[in-house]
Amino acid sequence: MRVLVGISGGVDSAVTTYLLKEAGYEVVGLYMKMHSGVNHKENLEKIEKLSKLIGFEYHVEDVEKEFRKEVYDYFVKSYEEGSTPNPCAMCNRQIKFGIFMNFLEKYGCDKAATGHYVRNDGEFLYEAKDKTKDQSYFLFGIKKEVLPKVLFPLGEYTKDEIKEIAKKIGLEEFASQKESQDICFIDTNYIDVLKFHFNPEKPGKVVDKRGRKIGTHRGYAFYTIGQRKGFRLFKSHKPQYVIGIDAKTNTLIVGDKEDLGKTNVFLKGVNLFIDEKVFECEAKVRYRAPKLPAIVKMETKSKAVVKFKEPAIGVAKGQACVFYEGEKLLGGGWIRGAKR
Ligand SMILES: Nc1ncnc2c1ncn2[C@@H]1O[C@H](COP(=O)(O)OP(=O)(O)OP(=O)(O)O)[C@@H](O)[C@H]1O
Repeated sequence: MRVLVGISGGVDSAVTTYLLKEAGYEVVGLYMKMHSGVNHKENLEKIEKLSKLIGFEYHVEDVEKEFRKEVYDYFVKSYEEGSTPNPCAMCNRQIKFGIFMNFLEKYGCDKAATGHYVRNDGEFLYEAKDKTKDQSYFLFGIKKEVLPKVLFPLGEYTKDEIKEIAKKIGLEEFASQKESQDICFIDTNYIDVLKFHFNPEKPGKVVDKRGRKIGTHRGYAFYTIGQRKGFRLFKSHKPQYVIGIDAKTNTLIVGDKEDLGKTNVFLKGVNLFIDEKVFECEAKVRYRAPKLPAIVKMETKSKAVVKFKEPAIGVAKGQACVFYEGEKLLGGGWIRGAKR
């Protein structure tokens, strides 16, 4: 069986090609040029060596236009609107398991594979064995139809095991490289990216829940919900947290820790791997947030309300709220609002 493996020049996709080859698949590599924030020449030199060592053909596809529209522009627009985007989740839906799937036919492949840390039984995704590397949260939005066609060989390994394998098979260069960054198109920090599009350094006012001006900030795009630092208060207060961002008036709303807790979270763009319209689950509102018991009610085909049994902290517009049943991923959606 021919499998199209997304290769990046990193250790995870390199070992993915090896594991699939060992398992008897005919491997075809595909490197997508997504943006100019990485050194394509360097990556392709590594992929060339890898392909010789493992023994597979590979291809290169330019998807810059699509990546710019679906991921990069979305990222900038989200900050402009005062929300906190999740470009990796968007990229997985639109690019890595969106456009990528169109290339299966072009290269005569039956399956796709990537080096994501997640498990897949063809019907559902499950958290990876290595909980510190698990990427299921970022995959909530991929279409249910693609699951039977996708392989994630790394889901059953820890990152350390993958590095060991890389060393053992002569991929030391891959095993020892530094971990890739959180957001692949950001070299320094996201503010530098935003500066190409608007001026994020626009001081504004910090107000309390009642709208009283109690301090100043550097520009709303520097902040996310739950943030405690980086703004100035006129008087000393008990710790104050960002509880709201108003992009239109360039205002930060701050409050006490208790004000951060939300029991009703409103979602759009909901993607489900199950058919139920109302269901119990555990949901998390950020990648590193705890999973909390909740009831999800679908309101329309793509909108839902999530009712948490205890308040969820750090609910930010633009982030993903992702549903689980144990290790099983049930789906998720984009946060569009929340209330206590
Ligand atoms: N430019 C690309 N072209 C094709 N597939 C890619 C590309 N970048 C990433 N992928 C695929 O998506 C997977 C997850 O990417 P991510 O950036 O989250 O992971 P990573 O842990 O840095 O992986 P790697 O070590 O392979 O770079 C990669 O393992 C690879 O299979």
